Amino acid sequence: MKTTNQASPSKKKSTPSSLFDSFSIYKRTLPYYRPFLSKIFFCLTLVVISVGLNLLRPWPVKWLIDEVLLKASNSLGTFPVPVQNITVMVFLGCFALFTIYLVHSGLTLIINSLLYKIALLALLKLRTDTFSFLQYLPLRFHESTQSGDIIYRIAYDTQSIMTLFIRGVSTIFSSLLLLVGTLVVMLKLNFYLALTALGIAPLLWIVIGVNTSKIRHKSTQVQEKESSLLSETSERISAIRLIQAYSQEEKAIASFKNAAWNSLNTNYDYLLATNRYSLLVTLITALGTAIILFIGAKEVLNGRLSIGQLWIFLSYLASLYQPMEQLSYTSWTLESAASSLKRIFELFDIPNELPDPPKGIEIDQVQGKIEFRNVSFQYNPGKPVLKNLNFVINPGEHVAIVGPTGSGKTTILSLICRFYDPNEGEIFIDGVDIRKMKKKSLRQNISLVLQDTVLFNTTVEENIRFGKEQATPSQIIESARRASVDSFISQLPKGYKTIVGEKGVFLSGGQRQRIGLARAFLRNAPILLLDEPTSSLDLKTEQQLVSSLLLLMQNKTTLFVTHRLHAIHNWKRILVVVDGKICEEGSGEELLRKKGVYYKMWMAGNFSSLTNSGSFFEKTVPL
Ligand SMILES: Nc1ncnc2c1ncn2[C@@H]1O[C@H](COP(=O)(O)OP(=O)(O)OP(=O)(O)O)[C@@H](O)[C@H]1O
Repeated sequence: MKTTNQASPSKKKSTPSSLFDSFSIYKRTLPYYRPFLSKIFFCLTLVVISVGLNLLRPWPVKWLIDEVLLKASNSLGTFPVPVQNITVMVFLGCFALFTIYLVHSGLTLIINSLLYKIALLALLKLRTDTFSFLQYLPLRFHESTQSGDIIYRIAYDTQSIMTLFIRGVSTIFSSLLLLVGTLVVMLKLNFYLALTALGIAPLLWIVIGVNTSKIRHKSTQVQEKESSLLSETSERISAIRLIQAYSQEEKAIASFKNAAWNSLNTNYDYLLATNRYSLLVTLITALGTAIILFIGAKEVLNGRLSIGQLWIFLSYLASLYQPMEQLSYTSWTLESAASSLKRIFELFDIPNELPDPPKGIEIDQVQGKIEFRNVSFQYNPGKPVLKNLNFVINPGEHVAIVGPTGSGKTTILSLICRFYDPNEGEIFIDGVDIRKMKKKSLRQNISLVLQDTVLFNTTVEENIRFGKEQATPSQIIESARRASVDSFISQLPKGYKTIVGEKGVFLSGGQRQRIGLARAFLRNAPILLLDEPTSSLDLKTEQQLVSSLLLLMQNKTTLFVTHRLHAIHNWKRILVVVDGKICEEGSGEELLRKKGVYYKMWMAGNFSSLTNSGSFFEKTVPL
């Protein structure tokens, strides 16, 4: 069977290329808001009431000016109401104004808290979906994507789903409603003035049209630079030990500064562009206001308009221009949100090159027979790593894989775990092609112990439990005991509840490996894959670890990849892999007699002196 390697994830820029593109992104956010439809409609009803109150705001002042103040000042003494009643009328006007503001503010508070809660819940779901999706993406994706970029997408890009909702739904709806309401009232108040006020609209739309795509592009650049800065930071901080050991602090700082400067320049560029844009919008609306003031003042002087009417008109003018401004800013805010969300949805669009078959076979516990049939594999086109591999490992058999560095040993283990699929050939476990098995079912039958055990920044107990989620505390202690790490853990300040630090920094390499073995004991899977589990340890620690390894290997099909020939020399079956092919096979002694690759490696490593003092596995395991 032939398959092709999947292309690595898209590195192309994420700017939505057209309005249609942006709309398709907006559409993809709809499912995140669908559960809240009734709440959203409730909010929008409140928005309608709030806009109505907004439109009422200028009227108490207009009434005060025209009906009370002007009349009172023009006809002192002849005003039909007594002076003390004028005070009551002034009070009533002010009270009405205050009440309108009070109810409007209260409504705004309720609307905002409801809308933000809905938006935050949508954000939570999008973040969870993104993280979950990434958990199942094949290794090939993670190997070719910077972790900083992924973190940026999950932490920051996802927030645009809130922006889209708050600005897109609430702002657009309330602004449009206010705009239309204001326009209707203004046209009724003074048709000619209202049309003049609208005269600036085309100018505003031209400015928006010209600037939106520029700002959208700059916003994407900001996201990319911020994402690189985060990647740079996370890479350098996680490599701090190496940086300090090689005295590379200055170089790391220089590299960070470079990324930070890039981010600063693009941010500054973006800020300048948005400020220029805001300035233009403000100037256009100021021009509109000045024109209306000029014409309105002349109308007042000619007696065709009262001062109160001019005042109310100017108030409405603000209510007309403010939503216009809001809408213009919203357009590029939405574009910028669309480009961030595109970076999320393009993750969802990455096809899973290693899908579970529709009716995948589930096997609770395999016997452990492994067969490679004509398996060839390459990570990158034109660079074959494994070439037509054929071998069978029987249940419970222990096989060592040795060979020069880069010959493909780890790749063999990766294929068994189905981290990748072979380009040609098939791999069978208990006679079942592993591509027909459910990946979860396959992997729960495998324990993988690596050269460096990966630990999480949590308790020892939780780190061991990683091997079997539903393990009881006593099973965890028993596994630790079998990995000979129980007494060490008991001496820790909080025993099994001790936090091990990020990547287990508070523990030694040997202690980390033992916790890794405890995990494997707990998992107790029938297939054990050991990828140089002792290579990073000194000889003494390696010797101490070996008895635990032997216990772990009992009754399990074991593949042991190692460079330490003394550790496996007495095994009955050793595969020697060179350049992606098995070139020799046999026991250590048989291979030495062949005087081939194994012999050369043996001599080069000066292992004979070690074996003479006793191979680690020699006395204990009848392999
Ligand atoms: N994720 C990857 N992407 C691309 N190439 C890879 C990847 N992993 C390994 N390779 C390449 O595949 C080849 C085989 O690598 P592999 O890790 O299987 O070798 P190995 O025999 O285990 O080496 P070592 O003994 O040094 O651990 C090497 O040339 C390596 O550069």
